Amino acid sequence: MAQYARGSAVAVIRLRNPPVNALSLAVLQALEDGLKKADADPSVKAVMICGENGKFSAGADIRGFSSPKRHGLGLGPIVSLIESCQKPVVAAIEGVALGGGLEVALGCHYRIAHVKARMGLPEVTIGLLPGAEGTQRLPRLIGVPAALDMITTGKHIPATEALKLGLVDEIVEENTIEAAIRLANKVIGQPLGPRRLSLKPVPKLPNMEAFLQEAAVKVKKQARGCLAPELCFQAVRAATETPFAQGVRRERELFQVLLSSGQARALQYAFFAERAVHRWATPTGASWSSAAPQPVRRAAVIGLGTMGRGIVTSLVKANIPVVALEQDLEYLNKGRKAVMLLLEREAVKMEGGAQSLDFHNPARLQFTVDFDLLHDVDLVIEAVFENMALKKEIFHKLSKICKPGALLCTNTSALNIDEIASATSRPQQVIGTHFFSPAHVMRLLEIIYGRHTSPTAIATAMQLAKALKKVGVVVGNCFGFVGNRMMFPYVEQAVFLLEEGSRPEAVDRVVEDFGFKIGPFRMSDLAGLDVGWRSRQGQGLTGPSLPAGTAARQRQGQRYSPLPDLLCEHGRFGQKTARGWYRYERAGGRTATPDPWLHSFLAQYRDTHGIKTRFIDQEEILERCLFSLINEGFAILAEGIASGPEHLDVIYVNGYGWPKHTGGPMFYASIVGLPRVLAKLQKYSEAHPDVPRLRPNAFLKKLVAAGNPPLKDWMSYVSRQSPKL
Ligand SMILES: CCCCCCCCCCCCC/C=C/C(=O)SCCNC(=O)CCNC(=O)[C@H](O)C(C)(C)COP(=O)(O)OP(=O)(O)OC[C@H]1O[C@@H](n2cnc3c(N)ncnc32)[C@H](O)[C@@H]1OP(=O)(O)O
Repeated sequence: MAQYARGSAVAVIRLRNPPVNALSLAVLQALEDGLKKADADPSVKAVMICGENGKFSAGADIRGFSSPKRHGLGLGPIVSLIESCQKPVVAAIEGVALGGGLEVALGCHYRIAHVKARMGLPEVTIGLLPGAEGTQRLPRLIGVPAALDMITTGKHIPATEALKLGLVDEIVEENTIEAAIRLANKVIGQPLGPRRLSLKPVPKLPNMEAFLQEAAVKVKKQARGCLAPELCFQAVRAATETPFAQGVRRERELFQVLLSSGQARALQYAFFAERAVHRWATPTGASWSSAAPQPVRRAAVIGLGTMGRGIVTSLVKANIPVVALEQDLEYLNKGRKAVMLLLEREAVKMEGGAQSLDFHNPARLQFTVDFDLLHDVDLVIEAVFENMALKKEIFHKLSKICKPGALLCTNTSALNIDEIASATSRPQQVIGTHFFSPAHVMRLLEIIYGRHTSPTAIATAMQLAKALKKVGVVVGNCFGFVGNRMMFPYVEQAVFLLEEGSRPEAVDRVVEDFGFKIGPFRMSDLAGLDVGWRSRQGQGLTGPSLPAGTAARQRQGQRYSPLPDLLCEHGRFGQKTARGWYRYERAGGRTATPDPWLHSFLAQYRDTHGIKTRFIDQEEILERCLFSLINEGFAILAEGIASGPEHLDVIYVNGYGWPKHTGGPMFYASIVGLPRVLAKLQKYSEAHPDVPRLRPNAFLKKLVAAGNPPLKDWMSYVSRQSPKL
């Protein structure tokens, strides 16, 4: 709701809908009533709009967009009503003014913000556009380039930047409400025409058309198939070409297109999924509601390779003092140099620069080769390479050196947490924290609990994720956990498709057209083919330990492709060797070019193994790659490794470049329809009976038999007697 109060000459309308004062129909109604009351009351000379509990408003109630009870676009006319008010209206912005919240403020004649407030039009991130006339008012206020940037990216900007852009008239460090009332009193009687944004022209640019054309190309490129940024752009373009009222009509048309699009539904699902995974639970009954985190005042990172460097950077950025440890001085110095470089780059991006990060201060960041310095840290993150024996040796040491309550985390992408914990005398404090590369950039943190991991340890790791501004997802312990386990069948299918007749660039193109940031082969070249090769050697799938006489394309009665191993045997490790599934301009180069050598190598390979090359269409490429991944997702849910499909989706969107506008693999499956996913898997499985990962999972079959229930009900069909944990 919105509360109306009148003190002296200024009426106060307070938006009230905890926790973020989202604009529900009730809030809008009360806002409209308040405005009309203030307008009609001759003793009221000005109006001030603010939000309850130090937050202006986070915008329209996102849950309302999918509500069947929603009636039309309620907000635009109310913003107009504010603007046309005959008495000055001042917005007092505290906390956040986002989306519809900022549009309300744009309707006001004056805006005053607290120095710590943040503003933005993030509708694009939930598949929409600022549909309450924001695409028409903002360019008039701050100019087209800045408005376009805010509207097409959805970024939140701090009050200081808002002041520079002219988005707010004033910022204050003290009481914003009092300052706004003072301002309201001061401007009583002043002409309002110049303050009405709808009456202002859009500021001209000398090269508007060229600017817009260039911006259109950039927006399209960044959108990667997502509709909202492009339609946001079109709405802003309308502001530059047509009068206000016509622009508003165009904005409404475009808003309706987006509102009824599947992408908006998917992105709004993704928004709530990200919040749902905060409320973690394990099959043993531990959960976020009963477990309290331990404070992390000081942390240590072991290993300063690619992952360790990123993790140290993340911790320093989160203001957590770090001890960074390497095995010897040579590695330490190399690691220190790399970390300092990363931190310097990060500092440039931050407002306070290097000073705000304070990483030259040894009390905040210390480099050492001395394990004993770890005796008083609250948390250790081991980030050495994936070798069980080495990890166990380190954890054994940690268990002896670290103080009793310290949390012992392992950054592993696949290894068994219980086995690592078995090397310690405190398995309840051992937990997996799987960071994604580059660790200071990627938002995902997969948090893996073992058989003995305590609820406190899970809560502490989740708290750490939050401090690092990452999204933590709690999952159970199995080979590859959730993310990589679902990735195995996807990559496997991609390679099988090459064996059967496709090419890396064809597979990548299909997957990238779907919206992935990078296809499986470009990804493999980027990560390095040798990583998987070492792992397969360790598993005895290839290399000297492979028993003589093993069929080239079979392992344990199942289909196996030796193609990636053969590439490694030719020294083709990907970008680092300038050759992999593609060729590159130089070692470390990033421009992938299709490689004729590889094409003839594939042809020769097929000849050698008697494989008849066939044309594989885009549909088959996409379905085999994605549906096999989704199939594994159902196995994970059935085994209780993750507590809901939202967890899998958040992992894939934030860690694996799955296009957010499709919601994530499980949401996508729900939209495609489980019966269709099942039928396709059945078809491909019959064609490839030696590929177990194409065999439809029993849980998927069960859901289809149960009538394809909505995603939110899936977990009620999991049989509780069979969790692995
Ligand atoms: C029947 C109802 C109909 C209603 C519709 C009528 C109005 C129609 C108007 C037409 C619209 C015109 C165009 C306008 C569109 C919009 O405004 S779209 C919304 C744009 N705003 C956003 O995208 C902001 C989203 N929120 C955030 O970014 C963050 O939540 C935050 C505000 C920055 C706070 O972050 P943090 O402190 O980290 O807390 P969170 O955990 O994220 O959030 C706390 C809880 O609040 C819930 N929540 C947040 N924002 C909204 C929202 N806009 N609507 C509904 N709920 C919201 C969030 O889900 C959390 O709750 P739980 O999920 O229960 O934990």
